[in-house]
Amino acid sequence: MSLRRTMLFIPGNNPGMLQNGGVFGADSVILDLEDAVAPQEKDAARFLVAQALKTVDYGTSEKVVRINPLDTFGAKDIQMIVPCQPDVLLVPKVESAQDIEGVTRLVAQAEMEGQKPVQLIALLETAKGIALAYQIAQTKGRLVALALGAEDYTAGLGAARTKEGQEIFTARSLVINAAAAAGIQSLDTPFTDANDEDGLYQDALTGKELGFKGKLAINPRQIDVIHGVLNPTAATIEWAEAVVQAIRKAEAEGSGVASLHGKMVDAPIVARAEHILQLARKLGVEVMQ
Ligand SMILES: CC(=O)SCCNC(=O)CCNC(=O)[C@H](O)C(C)(C)COP(=O)(O)OP(=O)(O)OC[C@H]1O[C@@H](n2cnc3c(N)ncnc32)[C@H](O)[C@@H]1OP(=O)(O)O
Ligand SMILES: O=C([O-])CC(=O)C(=O)O
Ligand SMILES: [Mg+2]
Repeated sequence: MSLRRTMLFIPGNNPGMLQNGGVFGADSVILDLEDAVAPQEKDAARFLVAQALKTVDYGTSEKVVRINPLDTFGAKDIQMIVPCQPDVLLVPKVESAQDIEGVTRLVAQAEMEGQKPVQLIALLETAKGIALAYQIAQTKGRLVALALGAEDYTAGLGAARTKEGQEIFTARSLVINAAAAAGIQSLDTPFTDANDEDGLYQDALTGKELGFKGKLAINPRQIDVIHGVLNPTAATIEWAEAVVQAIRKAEAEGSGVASLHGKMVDAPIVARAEHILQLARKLGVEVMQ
């Protein structure tokens, strides 16, 4: 599974930001044709994003385009953008498996022969989308992740949008659970105050503790903060290695349970430790095999 700790939104009508988007070290860039772009600018933005995909070097960042929903400009977006070889399309306002299937059909028609298949991420940001999260997550084929869009979601509910986020606790958990049940990634909603670093840190930590594997971002300054939260620390890696060593020793002695400084180590603890070591390896940290 690709690492998607951070996915940086870049408004699709801003040539300067589109040009520089690759230099900030985000795991993904999301070139946005939807809500960052006013309706009268949709055509110009689509053209700019197509050009950016063809000419800008986004380095190691995965190239994602947020298209519009199919009932507005989505079909036009797919037709022009897919042949420019984005890695992923982020599909907004997804409310059913049929929404993803509809996009899948159009993407298949637009792909050129021999092109690497374009993957999809479903953005759940309506009450219905959250209610049907598991049905959506099970759409087979191109879907690699569910993301939560908390701004539209809370606006639709008529809920407040607070820094602490108690109003999105249930939605976060439903998205994480649905994605995990379907074996795909879950990605947290962006924190929209680009100047509040402490608030972002807390929000990213909450998301990580609930189980999200990555977080959307709206400003380059947010990237290091989120990576700092999601990357395993040296102490965590050390703990994970000790757990694996302890269980290997116990297994060699014919037991499935070990003790590490008095704490029980059994299968789920080992699975947690192995996830940490796997992530560390993906980040290029040398850890035990
Ligand atoms: C709810 C949703 O749908 S979220 C998704 C849609 N929203 C977006 O895409 C918004 C993207 N972000 C932005 O437009 C801006 O970061 C804002 C409006 C949030 C904040 O704007 P500002 O306060 O002006 O940004 P800031 O002062 O931090 O910008 C500093 C530099 O980073 C650049 N920058 C800011 N945001 C981005 C970005 N998302 N991508 C690339 N570059 C960016 C600016 O161009 C500026 O560059 P410069 O120094 O070369 O001039
Ligand atoms: O992509 C996102 O998560 C941001 C978004 O659209 C929303 O919160 O409504
Ligand atoms: Mg939205």
